Amino acid sequence: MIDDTLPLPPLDELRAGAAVVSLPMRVRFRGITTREVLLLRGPAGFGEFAPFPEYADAEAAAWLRSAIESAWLGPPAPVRDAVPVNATVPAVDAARVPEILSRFPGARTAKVKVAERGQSLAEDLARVAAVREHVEHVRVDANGAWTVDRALEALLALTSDGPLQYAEQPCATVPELVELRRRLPGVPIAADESIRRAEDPLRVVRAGGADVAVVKVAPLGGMRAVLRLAGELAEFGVPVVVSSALDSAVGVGAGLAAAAALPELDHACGLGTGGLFEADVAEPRVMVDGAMSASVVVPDPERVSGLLAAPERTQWWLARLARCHELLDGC
Ligand SMILES: O=C(O)CCC(=O)C1=CC=C[C@@H](O)[C@@H]1C(=O)O
Ligand SMILES: [Mg+2]
Repeated sequence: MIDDTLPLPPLDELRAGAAVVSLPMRVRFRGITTREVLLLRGPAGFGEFAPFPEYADAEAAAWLRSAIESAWLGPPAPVRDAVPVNATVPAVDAARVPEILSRFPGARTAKVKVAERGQSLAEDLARVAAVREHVEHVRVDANGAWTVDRALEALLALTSDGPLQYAEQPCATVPELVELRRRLPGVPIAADESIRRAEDPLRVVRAGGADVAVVKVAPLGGMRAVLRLAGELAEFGVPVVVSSALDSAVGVGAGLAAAAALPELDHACGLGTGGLFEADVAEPRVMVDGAMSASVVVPDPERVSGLLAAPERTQWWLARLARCHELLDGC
């Protein structure tokens, strides 16, 4: 049993509707250039099981719970049809910024990756300045790479020519986020890894380390888990931003469905990552006036067969599926 509403389907049923695809990326993001995804087919549609390869099974099991929810239960009831989406700008050279932003028509918010290994603060400043020329609201995401002192220095420099909507996971740990928030009151802090990779996703908020919560459907165990968490965060006055985990069109669909079902949605969501792929399992979603429709997406069988992963990778994913299924079975 996964929860009260969703029984755990037998492994054979999961395997019967499974396909592993390998999506080529246009730019390196999160250190990878190919994204592997196991698609599941169930009575309610499709689900996506795609924990990053380095994640251990205990963490990956939440992603399976989410995939099963999508394919066996389907989305929660929406309260809006379209979801505002931010542009996502990888750690590219500033000269490539206009080309990247052109893939997000009408986006009024952009999230810019900073603190990439091997790059300098000058490169971050140039990239953020290039983004500011085109987009009204700018956020940065350091993926926990800065110490508190380094974050202070970088964020002061990055806000010298305009405000930041927030800095996402500037430092790795909760105590560092708390200290930074105290020492730099002018820049709101968003927690990402401190929520999606934490035993207790509310800890960072209780400790006073976050103004905004980035929530991702798959790592948090599904759309309904995100809605429950958003309700708890609202009690602390902390708004959420639903973001992709570098999902295929199927996973992005689950993110959009969760965002469409949230009672309150004040911020643009990080669900425009489909444009980072050269090819996806469904026709790319169109972004109109900075928003995406939360309608259901069905993978296109021709695209899927053209993107199938190598047999040894498929075996690797099926073995991981079996191990995670066993973990959920023991819950
Ligand atoms: O939030 C966005 O704009 C897009 C999603 C995104 O940035 C991420 C997706 C998956 C893995 C991460 O490294 C990254 C993030 O840290 O938020
Ligand atoms: Mg992040």
